[in-house]
Amino acid sequence: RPNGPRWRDSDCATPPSLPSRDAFFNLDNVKDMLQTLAENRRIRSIYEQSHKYGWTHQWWPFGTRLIQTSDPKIVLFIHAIEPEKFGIAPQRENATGPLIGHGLITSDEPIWSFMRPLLKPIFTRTQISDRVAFDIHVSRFMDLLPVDGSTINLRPLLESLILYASSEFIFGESFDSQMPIGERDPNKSIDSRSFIDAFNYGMKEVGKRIIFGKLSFLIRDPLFWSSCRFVQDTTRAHIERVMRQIHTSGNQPTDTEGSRSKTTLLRELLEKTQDLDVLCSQLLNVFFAGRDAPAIALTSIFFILSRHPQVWAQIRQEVQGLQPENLFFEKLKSLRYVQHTISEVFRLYPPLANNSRICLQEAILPSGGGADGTSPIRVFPRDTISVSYYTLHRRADFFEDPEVFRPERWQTLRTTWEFLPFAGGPRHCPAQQLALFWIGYVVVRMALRFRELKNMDPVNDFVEEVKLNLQSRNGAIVALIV
Ligand code: HEM
Repeated sequence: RPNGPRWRDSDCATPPSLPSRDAFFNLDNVKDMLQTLAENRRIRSIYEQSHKYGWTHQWWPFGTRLIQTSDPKIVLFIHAIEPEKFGIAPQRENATGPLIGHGLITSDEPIWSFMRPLLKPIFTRTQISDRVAFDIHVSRFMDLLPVDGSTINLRPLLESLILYASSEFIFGESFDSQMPIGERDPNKSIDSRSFIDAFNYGMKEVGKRIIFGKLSFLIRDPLFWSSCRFVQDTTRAHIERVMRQIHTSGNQPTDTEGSRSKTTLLRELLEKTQDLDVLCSQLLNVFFAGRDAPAIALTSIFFILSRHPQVWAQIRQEVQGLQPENLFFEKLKSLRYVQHTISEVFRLYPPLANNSRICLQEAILPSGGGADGTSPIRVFPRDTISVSYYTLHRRADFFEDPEVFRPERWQTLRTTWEFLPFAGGPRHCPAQQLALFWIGYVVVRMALRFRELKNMDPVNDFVEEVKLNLQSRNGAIVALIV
């Protein structure tokens, strides 16, 4: 872990503040924030404010300090130099805990240190990936695509694809409830439609609770609590059923297709712990983190590629002659133009566009203070440090012509803390390689099949939609030409 410099008190300065007519609660700025959210330009407005008031600036929503930054020195500091002083629990544990329990996504020490080592090695093994399991879902997805050149929005199909693949990997059962009745597995223990409805409802309410913070006890919503209970009870019942299965089958994996044994998070975790609470929270935390972002990234990729036919043509040239059965992790990694294209979309549209940490112990951020933004800043418990990866990825001092989509820039570009779609430091995304495998696989399968990917969306610009992630509000409306 890199060491930070030692600062004296007299070196510190405060960052520029957003102007406000309400010195204590900044209610005018809170109103602006809600308005930009409603108008689908919240992420862009942070970018604009950062250009106007500084890469690091502060404001006081409801009287609590929020430091907004896109300074890589600060990002490095809170993610990797003194990460133990900057947590997530105060913001997420109460809001998210009822739905998914306490785990990686909701908690800090000691829960995080206990949970992370259980999980990370599973993702490392899985990244060499279960190509066959994923290919079943991708093939079904491809079968649903029209080949007569008619218009289709890829977003809902990509969401289903990733939902099925991630649920299968996490729970050992795919939530393919939209499959024709005859094709469904009657032995499944999860009623996936009801589970997803309850989970989606819970997630929507979690967003509200994060915004309300300590005041969320004011939200009276019995449906939230019954949805959380349903999600928890269903997950527990499923884990118990798999435990019984393993017990009766003498520890032999039973989730096999033919002779192939599937890697699933639940079965891997069961080799490490039998604690029902821990297992339930782990599964739900990972599901919460993983079931949306790859579909959002894929939608942005096809959104952009349908507007850049020359890039699509070059991808097709690179993948020419490849067979799906040879698309293993290493093969995908070796496709340089495909990888550069994916990086370029992640640069412009990182699914996690904004990420925050709450200061847990007094600390000194290495820069961002004073009018020129170079002095250190003293921060105190309860201050929020909010990082805009979106703005950071579009800084002209790090990326030439930052607003331009140009995969070729990655031929020579080397980045460290200026490019962080999967965050950095000990809490970086443990599933990064798995997600990149899924994304690369879908892009290559599509490029092998479709000669043209035409934009059919009358709105040419990317319209942002922010729930927990940044996504294309209009999805990716295209026509596919074989
Ligand atoms: C394009 C896809 C993805 C992107 C861009 C992404 C991005 C991220 C980012 C930025 C973080 C750090 C969050 C923070 O600092 O608070 C994170 C954490 C995490 N991600 Fe991902 N992720 C993706 C896919 C996935 C998938 C598919 C899974 C699981 C199947 C997953 C599981 C997790 C978990 C468990 C964490 C919490 C790690 C911790 O706090 O120790 N992610 N992800």
